[in-house]
Amino acid sequence: MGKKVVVALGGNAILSDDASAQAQQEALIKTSKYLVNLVKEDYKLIISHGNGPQVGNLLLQQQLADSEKNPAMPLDTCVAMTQGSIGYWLANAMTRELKHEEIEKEVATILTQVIVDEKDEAFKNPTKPIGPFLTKEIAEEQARETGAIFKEDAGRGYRKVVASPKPIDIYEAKTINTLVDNDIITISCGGGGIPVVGQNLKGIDAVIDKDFASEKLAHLVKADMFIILTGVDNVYINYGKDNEQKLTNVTVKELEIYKSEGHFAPGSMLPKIEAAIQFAKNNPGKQAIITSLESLGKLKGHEQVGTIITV
Ligand SMILES: Nc1ncnc2c1ncn2[C@@H]1O[C@H](COP(=O)(O)OP(=O)(O)O)[C@@H](O)[C@H]1O
Ligand SMILES: NC(=O)OP(=O)(O)O
Repeated sequence: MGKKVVVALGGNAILSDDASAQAQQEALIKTSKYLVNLVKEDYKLIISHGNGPQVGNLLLQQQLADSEKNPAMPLDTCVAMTQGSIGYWLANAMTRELKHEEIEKEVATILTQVIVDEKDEAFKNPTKPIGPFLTKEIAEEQARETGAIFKEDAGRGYRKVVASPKPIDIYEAKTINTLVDNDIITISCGGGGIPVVGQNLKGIDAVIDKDFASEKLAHLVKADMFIILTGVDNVYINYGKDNEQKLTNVTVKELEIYKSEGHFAPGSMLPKIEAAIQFAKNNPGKQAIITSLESLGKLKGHEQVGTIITV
């Protein structure tokens, strides 16, 4: 049986400048072509994905349409709604691509509840960017009007930020693993999972970072590899500067030194680095890889792909 791999899809694998359903479906059709290459290499795929732009846009729509007769959905439910929409688009695209390649496999999207701690410090310090990028002026105006908090996001503009607690457990992990062990491609932990607390899995307003939720899933299903897909082929030190340097094979120890030197932007690359370090530490001898969708095509046999992190 092939290697079990968790693949965390970054926002750019789903959304371009056009936030329409059609444009996102077209982006996911392109994404699926790359993912099916992994299926051809006999990897057992467990796919997760982000939802930052999508959940923020949905929340805005809900708030604009809010009325007594048609109340806005809370954030936990908006996360569930984006799990459903993105999960449907991706499952649909994967099914079509598998059929085109005459590969007989099923794809299942699982609405996933991720257990967090309601006492997590994240609820006092919102850091997770969601929704559109705004200018500083518009962000300040919206902050005055709504009381929401906006922060600058990796040099790309200002975005609304919400609480982003760490994942403690994944309620559907056993279900996901059962499906994968029965050769079904799964899509789960969408948007980091629906944040829930306590024995009764009560929903709570937050957006969990999908890289952390994906690492937790990779650990719980005993994945052989953890791949984080994003907008760059590799992680860099001195990123964006004249002396930037591509990282290829790097140890946890080296990466922790680079992290302490501030090379990884919070809210963008930093969570990926922390999730990759966590997986490598939890799974000595196994690889975490940070790379782009386009690089995946090179993942044939033992070709070097992206930045490989090992303990
Ligand atoms: N040191 C770094 N090396 C590579 N990319 C970095 C680094 N620091 C920040 N980045 C930026 O972070 C981005 C990935 O974060 P983000 O776009 O938020 O992730 P996602 O792909 O999950 O949406 C990269 O595309 C790059 O623009
Ligand atoms: N939930 C989440 O981490 O989404 P993004 O990757 O789009 O920020």
